[in-house]
Amino acid sequence: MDLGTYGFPTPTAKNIISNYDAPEGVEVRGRYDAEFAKILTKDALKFVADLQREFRNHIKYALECRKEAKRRYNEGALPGFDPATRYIREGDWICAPVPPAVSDRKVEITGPVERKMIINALNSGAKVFMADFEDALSPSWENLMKGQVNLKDAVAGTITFHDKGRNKVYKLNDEIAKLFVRPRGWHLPEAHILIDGEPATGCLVDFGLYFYHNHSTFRRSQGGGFGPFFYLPKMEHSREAKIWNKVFEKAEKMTGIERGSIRATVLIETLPAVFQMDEILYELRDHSVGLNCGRWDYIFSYVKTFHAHPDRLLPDRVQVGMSQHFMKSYSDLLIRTCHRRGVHAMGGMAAQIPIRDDPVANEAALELARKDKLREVKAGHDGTWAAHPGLIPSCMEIFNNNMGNAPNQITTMKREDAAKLTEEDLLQIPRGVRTMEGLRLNTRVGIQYVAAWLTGSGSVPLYNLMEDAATAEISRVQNWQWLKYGVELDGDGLGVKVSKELFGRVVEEEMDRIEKEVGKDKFKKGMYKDACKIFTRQCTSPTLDDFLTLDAYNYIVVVHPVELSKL
Ligand SMILES: CC(=O)SCCNC(=O)CCNC(=O)[C@H](O)C(C)(C)COP(=O)(O)OP(=O)(O)OC[C@H]1O[C@@H](n2cnc3c(N)ncnc32)[C@H](O)[C@@H]1OP(=O)(O)O
Ligand SMILES: O=CC(=O)O
Ligand SMILES: [Mg+2]
Repeated sequence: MDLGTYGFPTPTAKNIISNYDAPEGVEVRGRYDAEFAKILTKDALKFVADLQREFRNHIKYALECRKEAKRRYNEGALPGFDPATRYIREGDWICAPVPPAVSDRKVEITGPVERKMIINALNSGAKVFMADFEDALSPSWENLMKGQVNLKDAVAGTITFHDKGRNKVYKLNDEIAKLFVRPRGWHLPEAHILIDGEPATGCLVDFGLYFYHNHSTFRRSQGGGFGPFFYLPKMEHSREAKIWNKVFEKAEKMTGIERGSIRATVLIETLPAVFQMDEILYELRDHSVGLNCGRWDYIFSYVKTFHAHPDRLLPDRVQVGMSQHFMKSYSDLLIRTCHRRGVHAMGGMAAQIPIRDDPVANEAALELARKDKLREVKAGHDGTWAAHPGLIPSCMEIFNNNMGNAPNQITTMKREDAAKLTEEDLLQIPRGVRTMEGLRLNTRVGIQYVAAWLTGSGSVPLYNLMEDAATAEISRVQNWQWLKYGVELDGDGLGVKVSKELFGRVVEEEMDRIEKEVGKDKFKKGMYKDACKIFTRQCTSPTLDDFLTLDAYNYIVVVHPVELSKL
């Protein structure tokens, strides 16, 4: 395969004709589809290109700064509060008032931008649906473009879906959840759209196309004059929030809508960002509706940030819950910070999902989710996330029972006690043990997740839990770190050291187990062997890859040249 400067397949210019009517300097290399063409109009592409051209250098700089921070952490530095922005943390400012349409966000359902799931999620009884181009979506051209088509139909209120197998027609209820959209993180390119010869920035494509087509209908039908609403993932520093704020301002200006219409909740899901919460809200203060505890990426980021610190190894993934001191401190400080600035402090995702064929296990799983939600509402969170419609009634009941009739707790749960939390609290090493079963489970889950991702599913049920890009990342980086430092698995009394040989055996045995569990036929037809190759390489590489999905993305880029001879 001929790989170009950015590592993506490069068809030569002379044998490609794009059927899309693209503006000057824009080349669309994804499959042509008449439905996609209604999204990829010349004006919409120009809108995206304008954003890309104005912000590409800012984005490149922000990503360079991430590398520089990584270099410092690798040399032993710890993330912490920035003395230069103390005036922001200590200042007495607040964010713009919360739009009435999203004042009550007690339960938010999340899910990929898949047609049936969008309808189910909007009808689920949740207050908000976060439609995901990120952790829950494998960003293939087909998924991304169908996702844009689906969202446009959803905002217009015309979305339907016919499940032919079950002869069931899905359509929207009269009352639906408010829609938030989560674009990809800054690091992911969109290889199917070149702007001035470079892959577009994935999140500007997701944001730009959705915003361009839906802002007007959305503000009228859903937002009560505000919106569209967004979730912003994986930021590491307030300079990245500043770019989003400028993107929003430019988008508002280009479309002639009022400044401050667009609103976004930022996920605090990287370790460096916990020290920047005030600064992030400050940058976005005219466009903010709060922060969210993105707990799974946060755990991933803890390992990644400290990957060169062998004194900060994590115990088994299943033991790193919200009761660990560093996780509790992060949630408490997030609540205090948000409420001080007048915006929502959203809780996170419990990974439990309903277990259909085992009532006892189902009840135990739901009880774990209920406990997690009770902790959140009592701590002062204004709402929470659910991965599945089956969890919404119990989550809603817990938040309603503990918040009375109030839509949120912004003014009633100040959590001033959390002001005393220190850098040490936020970085405290989690307690627990490392086991052979932990290594095996990481491997089994990681490989199966990558196999699903390569075949188009970005969120899957595995061993009765929701797995997505963030949870799979924990499995990957944890294996990498245990291998790198040859840690002793101390939790099961074996005292075995993790080595390449041991890991090789574990991989082989877990592949056998996966084959048995999914069946020979599915195993053969699926992409388990490719997934195993990708996952194993990432766990054993001398230097830690920044993201699992950056490497795996090369496998799902499908460029569609239309050869002149075939026309
Ligand atoms: C770390 C983070 O970033 S968390 C946020 C990102 N992750 C996510 O959003 C995960 C969202 N959840 C999901 O994708 C799914 O619930 C899964 C993959 C975990 C489980 O999916 P399934 O195995 O298909 O669930 P199940 O078979 O029980 O589904 C039953 C019904 O609920 C629907 N459903 C399940 N989850 C969702 C959801 N999140 N949104 C809308 N509908 C849903 C299914 O479409 C199905 O509908 P149907 O009966 O009309 O056919
Ligand atoms: O995006 C959410 C997370 O937990 O990661
Ligand atoms: Mg995340």
